[in-house]
Amino acid sequence: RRERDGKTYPPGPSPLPLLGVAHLLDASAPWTTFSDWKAEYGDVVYFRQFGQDVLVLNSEEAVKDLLERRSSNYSDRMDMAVREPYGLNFDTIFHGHDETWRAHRRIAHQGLREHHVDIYQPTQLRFAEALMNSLEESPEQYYSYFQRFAASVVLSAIYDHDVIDENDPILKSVTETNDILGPLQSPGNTILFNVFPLLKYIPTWFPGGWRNVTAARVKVDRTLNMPFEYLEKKIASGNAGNSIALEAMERFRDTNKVADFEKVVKGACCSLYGAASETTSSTLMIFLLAMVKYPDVQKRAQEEIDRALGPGRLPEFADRSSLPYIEAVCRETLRWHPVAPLAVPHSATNDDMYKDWYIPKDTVVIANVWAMSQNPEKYPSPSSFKPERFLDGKGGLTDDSLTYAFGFGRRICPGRHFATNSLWIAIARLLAGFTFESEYVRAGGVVKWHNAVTSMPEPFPCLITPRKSH
Ligand code: HEM
Repeated sequence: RRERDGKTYPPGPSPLPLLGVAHLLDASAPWTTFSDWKAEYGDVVYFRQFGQDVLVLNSEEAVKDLLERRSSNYSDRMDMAVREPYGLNFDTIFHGHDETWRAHRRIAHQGLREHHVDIYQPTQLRFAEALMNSLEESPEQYYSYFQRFAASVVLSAIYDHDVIDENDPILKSVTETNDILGPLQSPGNTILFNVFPLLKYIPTWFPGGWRNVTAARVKVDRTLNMPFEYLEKKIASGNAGNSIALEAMERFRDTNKVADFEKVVKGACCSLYGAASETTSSTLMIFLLAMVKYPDVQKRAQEEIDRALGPGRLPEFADRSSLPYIEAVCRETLRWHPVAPLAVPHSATNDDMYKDWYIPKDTVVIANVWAMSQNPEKYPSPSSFKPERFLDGKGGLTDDSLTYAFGFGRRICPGRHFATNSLWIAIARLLAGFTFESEYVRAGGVVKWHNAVTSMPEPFPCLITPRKSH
């Protein structure tokens, strides 16, 4: 418990005068530090540095209480220092809880709501087939194929853009932009940038200084505009198929309700793309690592497919309900190592009281998804990959569908239904078509973790062999 100005704040570590709590944080994986603090301080941890209040929520219960039941107060975002210089003001994910953000959410919801996303299944299947073909030709390039799969499915849904190969200009533009922005959005940096106001001026001394900022801005602008230029050409030639962008443009033009609607639609679509591609490809990397580390799980999953589908037939969406173990593998992949272990921090709009504690306006609220996913009471031996924890006694699925991996309250990921479909078809097809082995990992070789926009293993030596029966 902390007393200040006659108010009681939640417990937490004591800051040092200049460093705050930075010396205590593992900057590359702060979720592990926050999880350790759970044992020391509990589910709700508070600290303050240079005037910024920060709250870490270490349990599903605390997150539900604040980010869900009181979502009208906890759906804002903090003022991200990198937003303005890097030209990221358009992005849904950084936007405050305002009218533009609401318009973005309407666009996302319209195109990505539950069941509606089934219209994208034929495209997701087509790109899963392309993924298998590419892997068969040059399996060592698996990571770039995962990236291409993730990008292709979403570019098709948003802009009706078909990615043919790795030279696709939109794909290249986005990959380059992500490469620049990735380090800026790493969990450690995100927290530091916002918790240390002095670092607001970071772009001037960040490696590369202003040169990097200017180059990044050009790339961000190009990523924002290029897909629309393609779409406009298609519309002009009468070749534009259905897409989230086209549908939103037409709806906003007709209703005339949203000012500057073209800018809003462009921003919303580019944000969807930015949030979709790396999260999906990183999850596939985590799946791959799990498969090479847990060959028994891989074998059991393949046996389920062979048994349910018969020899030689590959999974389709219609097979999903007859493959519960595959579904459990997908869920365990999201739990074992969530790609967004701290989700995206929310921010408090007004002062609030929670239990006996005071939570000031503008407090940055970090939901520690990592602590939830590694909770040993809910998930015994949490560091082991065990899909069967999602199966009930009769072999059916439990009702734990891992929604916390996709964030909370009004800010919950609008792409989650689309994402789980993409992951399911890719994972089911990969398991049906290939065997994954890694002598390197088996012999204890170090797998490095890349913690930027998402957290994922860096590519590691892996043998990917087509299965004979497929
Ligand atoms: C495995 C895949 C994915 C994971 C794990 C994931 C996770 C998340 C998380 C944790 C958030 C932050 C939620 C919060 O603030 O509480 C988020 C936000 C968001 N996601 Fe996803 N996501 C995935 C895929 C996608 C896809 C495929 C799309 C779009 C097609 C998408 C679009 C968005 C957008 C636009 C936001 C910002 C929402 C806002 O700030 O209001 N995501 N996602």
